[in-house]
Amino acid sequence: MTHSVAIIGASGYTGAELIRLIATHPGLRIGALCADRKAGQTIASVFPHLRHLDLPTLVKVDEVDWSGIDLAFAALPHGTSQEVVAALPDHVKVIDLSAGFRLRDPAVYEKWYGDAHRALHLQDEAVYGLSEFYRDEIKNARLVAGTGCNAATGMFGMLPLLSAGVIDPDEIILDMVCGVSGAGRAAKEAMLHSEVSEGTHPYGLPVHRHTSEFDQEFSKAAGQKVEVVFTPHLMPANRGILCTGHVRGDADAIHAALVERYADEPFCVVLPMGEAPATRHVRGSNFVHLGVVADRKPGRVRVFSALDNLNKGSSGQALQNANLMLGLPETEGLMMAPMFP
Ligand SMILES: NC(=O)C1=CN([C@@H]2O[C@H](COP(=O)(O)OP(=O)(O)OC[C@H]3O[C@@H](n4cnc5c(N)ncnc54)[C@H](OP(=O)(O)O)[C@@H]3O)[C@@H](O)[C@H]2O)C=CC1
Ligand SMILES: CC(=O)N[C@@H](CCC(=O)OP(=O)(O)O)C(=O)O
Repeated sequence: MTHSVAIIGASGYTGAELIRLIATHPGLRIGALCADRKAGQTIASVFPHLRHLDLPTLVKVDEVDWSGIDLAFAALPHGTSQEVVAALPDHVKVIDLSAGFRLRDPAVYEKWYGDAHRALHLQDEAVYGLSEFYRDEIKNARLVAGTGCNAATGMFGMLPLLSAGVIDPDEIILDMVCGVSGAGRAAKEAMLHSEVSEGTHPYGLPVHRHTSEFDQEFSKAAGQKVEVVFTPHLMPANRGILCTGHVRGDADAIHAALVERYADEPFCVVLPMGEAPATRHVRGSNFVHLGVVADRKPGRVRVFSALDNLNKGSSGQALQNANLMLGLPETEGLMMAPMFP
């Protein structure tokens, strides 16, 4: 038996990645694909790399017959997503890839996103979508809120260390480099080739909105209030995020905590002590690579994590969650090796 799924926002980057992954998933079939400006177009015209697939034409959300659809991926801007998700019929399970339902406290959402929540009545039932940390809740959820891609990258490195108490929670500095596909497909001046290529720069200053996700999840893991310093930088590459976490602790204890936490996690690979990961080694995959390198200064440690923002950072994570919600094997459709070079 296969489950029918819809992708709302199928003409965007995460939508394309979902189609690519689901196309070879044995337990899922694509029942509907939705877009806004591109409604009425074929996937072949919007994404020529997917033209070999036999797929439904893009339609507006209100044109979909939801009766045969089991699960919807909402890959939309966050405010729009809240409205669209609220209008879906109750029998449809939802994985929202946006920031719309990630922050448990609507006042915190309003503070960081500058906009009132448009689906308040659904917020309480939303489960945070970092699969490795919310697996049991996700299995029983109707609405899952996918983690931000920067947030996911930092959390894979830091959450086990905060839970194990092997780092100082008051001294966490996260520096990230992020590929431009993280900004989505819609045209933006700051994302032009001439603005992004041949250099790098920090963005989201003074405080990037994913800081709110870090504060929420890090405080929960540490059992005390945690406020991180987080700076993302745009790198001239399409995919990938690398996080360098500067922490205080004992490097061997930190490495041991990561090895122990991820021993049974198929997508989380902890490199041997002293090795650092690279975005090019996880490209196109659902894997996250983690590394620990001690500094020459005693007690100063670098914790690295690398993932593909369009895969483990959004669409791969969403598919992993869909597998959990539909009672399918968690790794189904996700075990392909990264693309290299
Ligand atoms: N890119 C990334 O790495 C990550 C993205 N996310 C989040 O996932 C979501 C999708 O991101 P991404 O794919 O990059 O975004 P894109 O900008 O590439 O795509 C957005 C999609 O939303 C559709 N859309 C926009 N407005 C409306 C509307 N009013 N009604 C219906 N559909 C609409 C667009 O349709 P059309 O093309 O027809 O206008 C398009 O299909 C965002 O919330 C993003 O923040 C989360 C983690 C990582
Ligand atoms: C390069 C770039 O602009 N990246 C995006 C991250 C994309 C993401 O995770 O966005 P949401 O939280 O909106 O889902 C950013 O930093 O805002």
